[in-house]
Amino acid sequence: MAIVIGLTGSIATGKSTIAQLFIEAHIPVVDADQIAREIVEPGKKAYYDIITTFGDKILVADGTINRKQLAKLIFNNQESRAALNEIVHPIIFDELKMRKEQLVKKHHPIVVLDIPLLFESKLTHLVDCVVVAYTTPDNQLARLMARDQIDEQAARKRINAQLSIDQKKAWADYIIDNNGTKLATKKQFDLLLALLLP
Ligand SMILES: CC(C)(COP(=O)(O)OP(=O)(O)OC[C@H]1O[C@@H](n2cnc3c(N)ncnc32)[C@H](O)[C@@H]1O)[C@@H](O)C(=O)NCCC(=O)NCCS
Ligand SMILES: Nc1ncnc2c1ncn2[C@@H]1O[C@H](COP(=O)(O)OP(=O)(O)OP(=O)(O)O)[C@@H](O)[C@H]1O
Repeated sequence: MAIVIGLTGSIATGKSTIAQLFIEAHIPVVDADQIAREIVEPGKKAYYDIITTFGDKILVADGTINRKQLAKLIFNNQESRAALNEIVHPIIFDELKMRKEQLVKKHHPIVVLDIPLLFESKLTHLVDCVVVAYTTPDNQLARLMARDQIDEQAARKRINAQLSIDQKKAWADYIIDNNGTKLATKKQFDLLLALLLP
């Protein structure tokens, strides 16, 4: 029976960086952000629901959703965020469950679900244990501003749309401290894998 790991953290604390290490170790990863992108492609139900709710000003010239614009809207306004979540979350969560079940059937020893909102959306029942990608709030802020090229005020709004990283750390079964170099993170990852692999 596969061990199902929930990989989480708060925005920009290193989930994707650690997910990549699982992939390099040939462990399958189901990526909730990737599912969120697929289900809003033109023609999908959520695509039309987003246009109905936010208007066609939310599209770019080629007809796809303007993700940058939608991010600005939802991280500046709680009602907009709730409206988007109501459209996309049920579809994302069904898809996560389906992909998990498909992978578990294939007898992988470990399956990873990379879910930023694992705790906020009360999805821990989907996993056997939770790994939190941790950085201090200061590192989180600096990395988010650098990666997304946004100012401190915009970065803080994005951070405040989720539970704090310290809260998630307190609820973790395993913590990977991602404050140091990527090599330091890889060393912790290798130890964790040795512990979890049968
Ligand atoms: C707002 C959107 C269009 C911005 O797209 P963009 O390509 O710029 O960012 P990306 O999807 O890579 O998300 C980056 C990070 O933002 C955070 N985030 C995304 N959506 C949310 C949300 N609704 N609430 C809180 N944090 C969120 C997550 O930490 C995520 O890893 C996109 O994030 C989205 O569709 N969000 C709604 C779906 C969702 O909740 N995704 C999170 C996984 S369940
Ligand atoms: N150990 C590290 N040292 C330096 N930079 C890092 C380290 N780990 C991650 N980063 C950088 O920090 C940023 C955030 O990392 P990453 O994208 O993995 O976070 P995330 O949790 O997946 O973010 P999101 O919630 O937005 O999906 C990226 O630019 C990444 O390259």
